[in-house]
Amino acid sequence: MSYLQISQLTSGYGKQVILRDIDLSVNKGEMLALLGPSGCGKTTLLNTLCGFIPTLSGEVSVAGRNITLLPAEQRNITMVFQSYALWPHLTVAQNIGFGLKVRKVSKAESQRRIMDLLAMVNLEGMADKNVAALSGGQRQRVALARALAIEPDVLVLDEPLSNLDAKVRLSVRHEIKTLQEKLGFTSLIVTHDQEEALVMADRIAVMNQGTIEQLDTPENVYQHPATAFVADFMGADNRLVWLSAQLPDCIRPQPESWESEIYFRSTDVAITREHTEHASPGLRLHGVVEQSAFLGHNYRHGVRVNNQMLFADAPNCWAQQTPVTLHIPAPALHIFARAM
Ligand SMILES: Nc1ncnc2c1ncn2[C@@H]1O[C@H](COP(=O)(O)OP(=O)(O)OP(=O)(O)O)[C@@H](O)[C@H]1O
Repeated sequence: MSYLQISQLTSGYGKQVILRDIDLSVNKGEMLALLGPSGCGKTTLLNTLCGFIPTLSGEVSVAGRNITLLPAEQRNITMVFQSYALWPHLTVAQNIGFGLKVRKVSKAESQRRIMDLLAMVNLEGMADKNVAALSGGQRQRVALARALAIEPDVLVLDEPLSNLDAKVRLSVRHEIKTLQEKLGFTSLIVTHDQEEALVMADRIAVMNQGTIEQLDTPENVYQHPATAFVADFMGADNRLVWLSAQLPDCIRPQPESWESEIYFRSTDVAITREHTEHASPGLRLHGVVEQSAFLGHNYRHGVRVNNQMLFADAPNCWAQQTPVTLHIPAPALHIFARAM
């Protein structure tokens, strides 16, 4: 059995059901990311896990202890919030030690833990600073140290990086991941950001409308999306709907359906001169370049194929109105039988 086990969980607000029959297991020391569009229920899942909103049905257990009906303060699950939620009138050390004081941990032990954590989150020498005088990145480090101080069974991070600017975000995300690997804490992190989830998580749960569409490693979620929704959400920015019978044998889905939805990324498309042959199996499409935009590391082209605009990246800029052949290798095609 996994360390954190969520079974058949249903929850919501009043009579409004948001999460339906969620099954999720997290191993000890694992970081699992909940990824999904706004409103899919990520925060609701964290709030249910923490005991902030009641479970309507199902079970939650940590290390074999059934915590489904326990109040928040008896669960030993701590949340790090997007907005830091620090005590503005307290110093860095007082904020980090707050939970220890509540739990009546001795002064000496508290002091030792606070000093250790300050070093771990790179805030040495800042113990006596007022948190109001800190930058956003430093405040989030204090919030992380405060959460870890009480040695929670599960650490829950709700969009911890989204208030930080792009550069600080990269360094804090790296620090959280390094700390997680070093200390081996079990955690769930909520994010909108696909790249953040891929970089930080050991596994990713992609959520859609209160359910989990796929729970898998970052590589599998990215390279082998289980559903059209996951393919689309993970950045497969081209979509075609074809009669399955028109697909080359090598990529026709099994069992065969009447129509197929085909997803692929613009970064996986090769643009070549018109009617170029390609040895590798895949999909070959003929079209005309209509747009191009410089992205910095390459150019993104809009290519009209049978009245549909597809996107294709290339290191060089193809002139508008150039007839081209697009080749998408078979492994880059994500093909799903289309529901009728
Ligand atoms: N306190 C509440 N009372 C009633 N409904 C709520 C409440 N909080 C959230 N909801 C609804 O629950 C659904 C899921 O919201 P939730 O905040 O869990 O989504 P999310 O995936 O975390 O979204 P975001 O990424 O925007 O934070 C939404 O339809 C939302 O309107």
